[in-house]
Amino acid sequence: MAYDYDTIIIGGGPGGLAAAYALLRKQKILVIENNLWGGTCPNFGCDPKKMLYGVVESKRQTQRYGQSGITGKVDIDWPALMAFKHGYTDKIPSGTHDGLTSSGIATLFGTAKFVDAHTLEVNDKRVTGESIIIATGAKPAIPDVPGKALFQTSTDFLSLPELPHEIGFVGAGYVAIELANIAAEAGATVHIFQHNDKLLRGFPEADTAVLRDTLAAKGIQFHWNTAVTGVSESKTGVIVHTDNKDVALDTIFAAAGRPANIAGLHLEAAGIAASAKGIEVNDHLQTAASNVYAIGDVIAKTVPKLTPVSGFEGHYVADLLLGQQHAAISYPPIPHTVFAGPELAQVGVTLTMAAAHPDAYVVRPAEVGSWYTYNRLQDKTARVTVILDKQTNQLVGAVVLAVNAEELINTFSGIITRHESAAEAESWMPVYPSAESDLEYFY
Ligand SMILES: Cc1cc2nc3c(=O)[nH]c(=O)nc-3n(C[C@H](O)[C@H](O)[C@H](O)COP(=O)(O)OP(=O)(O)OC[C@H]3O[C@@H](n4cnc5c(N)ncnc54)[C@H](O)[C@@H]3O)c2cc1C
Ligand SMILES: NC(=O)c1ccc[n+]([C@@H]2O[C@H](COP(=O)([O-])OP(=O)(O)OC[C@H]3O[C@@H](n4cnc5c(N)ncnc54)[C@H](O)[C@@H]3O)[C@@H](O)[C@H]2O)c1
Repeated sequence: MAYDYDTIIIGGGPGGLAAAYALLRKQKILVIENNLWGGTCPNFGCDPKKMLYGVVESKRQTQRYGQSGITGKVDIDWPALMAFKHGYTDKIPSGTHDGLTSSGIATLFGTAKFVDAHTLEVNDKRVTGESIIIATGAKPAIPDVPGKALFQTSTDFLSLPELPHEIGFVGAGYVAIELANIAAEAGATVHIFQHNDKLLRGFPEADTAVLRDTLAAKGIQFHWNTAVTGVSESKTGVIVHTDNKDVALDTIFAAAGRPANIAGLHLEAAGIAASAKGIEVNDHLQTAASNVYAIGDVIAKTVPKLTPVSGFEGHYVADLLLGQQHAAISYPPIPHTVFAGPELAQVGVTLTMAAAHPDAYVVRPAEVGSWYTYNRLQDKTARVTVILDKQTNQLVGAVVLAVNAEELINTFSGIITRHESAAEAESWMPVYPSAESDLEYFY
């Protein structure tokens, strides 16, 4: 049977676009998007977040240099900060769309839903594809409590025209911590409501404890072991009701996770299985319908849901469809960083894994605030922990809590990915002074 397209991709975010461009030269492709071309990361995720973060971190750095040559007070002008952000984000959807069409990739704006495993309906029109890739991402979870319509989300935060005086976040994960830090540095009073006492689950407690103190010193008020039971309107904003108190705020943001974006896809029409965690796929990212694949934040997976992971999966499925790949997906070590002021980054074997296998790993924590690299930045709480293979002395994992941690974790990630011995890892000449020029001291 002849199909309209070789491959149809649902979702024009980092995952879908990586697959589309990788398939482009050999296939007839259609990408369907129902919101902003480019998806979450460049429109209301990583990129705008890091633009705001860069500016507030510059303010923070001037404070670190308060006794070291900088005088005067630096303030954040929120509307100007937003204008800076819009200068980047406003061009993303049209630029992304132009890139697709000028490359010869067909596009359709609308919500796709399955009619069968080869047929989608978009705007009452049917299109068919030999293969279909679902790359519809995730969306913020809204706690199911009375008044839930009053919750705003990270998307709203990243476009706030004015910064409210007093705000709250439900959750203490990536989104809550990153946005709370930006808001606090920009002058808001910030509350975090967390149903247990875990800050950034999955990161080592030795580091999150330091971060907790740093964020509290910025004025962030943590309400631990506090479940939000409802939200109601007040004259000036909202009242957040919890199981132990009521707190009056200007506004409250839901940052309690990002479930897969599958509502409305009519997956059942194609026999595709999904759970609350996302679309179920096998080790070739193939769904229960053999011609339909799923990639990125929409799939149920244990690896982190991050932009580079979505892109990696997009390339992998494209290679499968082009017959250039047959093996099960195998991920390289995945570094991840919370831009929390300072950054907390991690890659490879975790401290939990190392603690469970003391025969296999050596853990070397270092308080590096007094080292030249961090002393120069007055980053007094900087910490670097490396995990080495006991037999080979190879680096297998690392945790960095420091200004610019994302750069050092990238270097560690490269060493781990290339399975470099200590000698190989030190066999190049980094710029001095730089964070990489400390490498030899971590072995
Ligand atoms: C505030 C925030 C900060 C983040 N910061 C980082 C970071 O610093 N680093 C990092 O690596 N990751 C970060 N992430 C995560 C990152 O944004 C995602 O992992 C990444 O965007 C996932 O890519 P994706 O292509 O799988 O999905 P998305 O980028 O979500 O793209 C999916 C697209 O599908 C579209 N779509 C959905 N349903 C349909 C449908 N039925 N029909 C048509 N189109 C549909 C959506 O509109 C969307 O454009 C952040 C996320 C948030 C929210
Ligand atoms: N820097 C980055 O790489 C970055 C930044 C932002 C987001 N992300 C991605 O987006 C994902 C989602 O981020 P997130 O912060 O929304 O999720 P998360 O899973 O990191 O954190 C969710 C938080 O909400 C809490 N929570 C869960 N259910 C709750 C409930 N019913 N009521 C109250 N609290 C509840 C959890 O305990 C946790 O603290 C991340 O896991 C990550 O993959 C990455």
